[in-house]
Amino acid sequence: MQIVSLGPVVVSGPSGTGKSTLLNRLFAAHPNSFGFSISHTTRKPRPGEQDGVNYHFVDRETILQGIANGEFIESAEFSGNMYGTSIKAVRDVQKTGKICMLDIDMQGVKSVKKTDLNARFLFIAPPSLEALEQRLRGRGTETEESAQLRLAAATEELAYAAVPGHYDLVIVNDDLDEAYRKLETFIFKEE
Ligand SMILES: Nc1ncnc2c1ncn2[C@@H]1O[C@H](COP(=O)(O)OP(=O)(O)OP(=O)(O)O)[C@@H](O)[C@H]1O
Repeated sequence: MQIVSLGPVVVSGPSGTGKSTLLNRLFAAHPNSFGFSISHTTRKPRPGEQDGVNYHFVDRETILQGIANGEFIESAEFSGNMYGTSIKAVRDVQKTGKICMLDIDMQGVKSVKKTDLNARFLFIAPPSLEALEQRLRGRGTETEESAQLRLAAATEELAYAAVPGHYDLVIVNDDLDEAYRKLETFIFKEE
């Protein structure tokens, strides 16, 4: 199988739709084809972590300046630390000849669209909002409040994905094997 394009592949879809399930299977089946961008973080390195390997360890000022300069695809704050993915980090993966997979939300999708990264956009949709709710609850990771927040965000994400041109392909993750085959075909073509 041959890679369709060396541009990054943006994978998006509501929380609980099955992105991690599908991507983990893809990485296991093709261990040498994918590379991961190195994120920036303001958190301190843990023992054994190396700057430029696990993360780019930077101060808050550096990330904020980078965001202001439009150098970041996405950024977020978790437990008092900032995290972000820079456009350069994605390009660095591309230089290695591997595909950078970006599992990002709708805001991230919109900011990648403003770059010249030549990305391809894939949306993983649930068969229905009811099925999504079942999966989210079935995973056992959500409180009632976080499940409600994720479902509300899902409605917005599905509306954005329904607009022609926003995504190159929408895969409905109903039967997992079938969804996986479509994902594989989106990334690789038969030689
Ligand atoms: N095709 C499928 N049919 C039924 N259940 C599925 C299917 N795909 C995934 N699941 C289950 O749905 C749950 C959510 O999947 P997963 O954690 O991969 O979602 P996600 O999109 O990565 O979510 P998040 O964005 O929150 O990380 C998991 O329990 C997973 O086993």
